[in-house]
Order: sequence, then C-alpha cells, then structure tokens
Amino acid sequence: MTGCQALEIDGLVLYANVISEQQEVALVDQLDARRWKEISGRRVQTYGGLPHEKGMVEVPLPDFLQRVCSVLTSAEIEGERGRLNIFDANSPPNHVLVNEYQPGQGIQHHVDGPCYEPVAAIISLGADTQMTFKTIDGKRAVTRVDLERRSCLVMSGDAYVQYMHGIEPVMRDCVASCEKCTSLQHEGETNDHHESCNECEYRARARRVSLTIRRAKKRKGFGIKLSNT
Ligand SMILES: O=C(O)CCC(=O)C(=O)O
Ligand SMILES: [Fe+2]
Repeated sequence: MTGCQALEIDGLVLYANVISEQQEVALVDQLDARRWKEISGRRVQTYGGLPHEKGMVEVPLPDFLQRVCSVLTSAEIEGERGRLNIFDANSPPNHVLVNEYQPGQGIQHHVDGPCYEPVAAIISLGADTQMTFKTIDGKRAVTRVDLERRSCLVMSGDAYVQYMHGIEPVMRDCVASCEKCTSLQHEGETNDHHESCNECEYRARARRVSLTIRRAKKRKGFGIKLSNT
C-alpha cells in the first residue's frame, strides 16, 4: 500500500494502491461471472440491499466483496495489519454499487444523498479515469481528480454534502493542460476542453469497473421503543 493524498476539497482523500494487481484481476473476474444490469449509459451490479431514506433491509455482501470492505474498515483486533480507517468497525460498510464504464461512458454529476451515512469509498479497477467535482448548483467545476486503477477515493464531510461529483462521458481525459487551458481553468471556466485542445496531453479511456462502498442507513427495527421516563 502507498500513501494517501488530501485533495482540494475538505473531506476528499485519495489512497493509492489499496489492492494488489492480482486482487484487481480476481475482483473483475468475479464480477464478470455475475449478472450485469444495463442502465442508461453504463452497466451496474448492486450488493447489500435496496438503500432507502427510511433505511435499508440488509442483505449480506458476498464474501469476495466483504473482504474488500474489511480492508477499508478499522481493525477490530489490535495488531490487525493493512487496514485503512475509512469506516469504523462498529458501523462497517454494508452496500456496494458496482459500475462499469466503457470508453465514452460516464456518470452525471450528482450527490450520493441521504440514504447512506455520509462517507463513500470508490475503488477503481481495470483503468484510470478522471472525476470532476462541481459546486452543488452544478455550474462551476471545482477540481478534477485522477482516479488511478487500484486507488480508493474517499468522500466525506464537505466532499459528500457540498459538492457534486461525476465522470464526463468522453473517450480520453486531459492529464496535462496546456498553458491556455490552465489559465482558463484558473479563471473559473469549466473543463470543457476534455477532448478538444490539440496542445493538451491526453490519456485514452479503457474499460473501468468501480466499487462504490458505503454504509446505507439501516432500517429501524419494529421492536418496542423503551422510554427513559
Ligand atoms: O464510478 C465512479 O467512480 C463513481 C460512482 C458514483 O459516483 C456512485 O456510485 O455514486
Ligand atoms: Fe456518487
């Protein structure tokens, strides 16, 4: 595992290499052996249940996803190694949304919303991509983050509630802006030059699979509420 990088927005942190190359291949193989659901513009798989504002009825995660989730969850036993502290052992993740993007596909800017506890961890598999963060009104791009394969991007705090995130549906990402584009960005222009400028340096998109790991709010039991009075 290598270091983590705090990004421009409060609560936005990128961890590099949270899994090995072998784990990456094995995970994609395991997912490809399962059923993908076509939705508009990409394919998905959903594990853990149906998130709902009133809470989710939990369906246990398959073992291979549970193992990934435990890497992100603080150790229950002192001395357990190789764990990140993104989720607390007392409230571990219970939901994994798997997204598959082919080159040219993306996800519209959105907030993850109130069905989940306000922490999302996104593990990238198979290829790098770029995620952009916009102000909540969707008008201004604030930052672009390079999501390298095998990295984990964590959004909490402001990054979860104050900004929208999304992936442009493009065939290549700008990885080094030319001077002109850089100055436009500094002036607050959006990053519309993704595919258009001949001076910038680009990286071609390839098939990417991502795991969005969260804790969906749990459905409260139907038990009798005990009063303190
Ligand atoms: O695939 C990604 O990196 C983003 C997914 C996402 O934003 C989501 O599942 O809510
Ligand atoms: Fe999201």
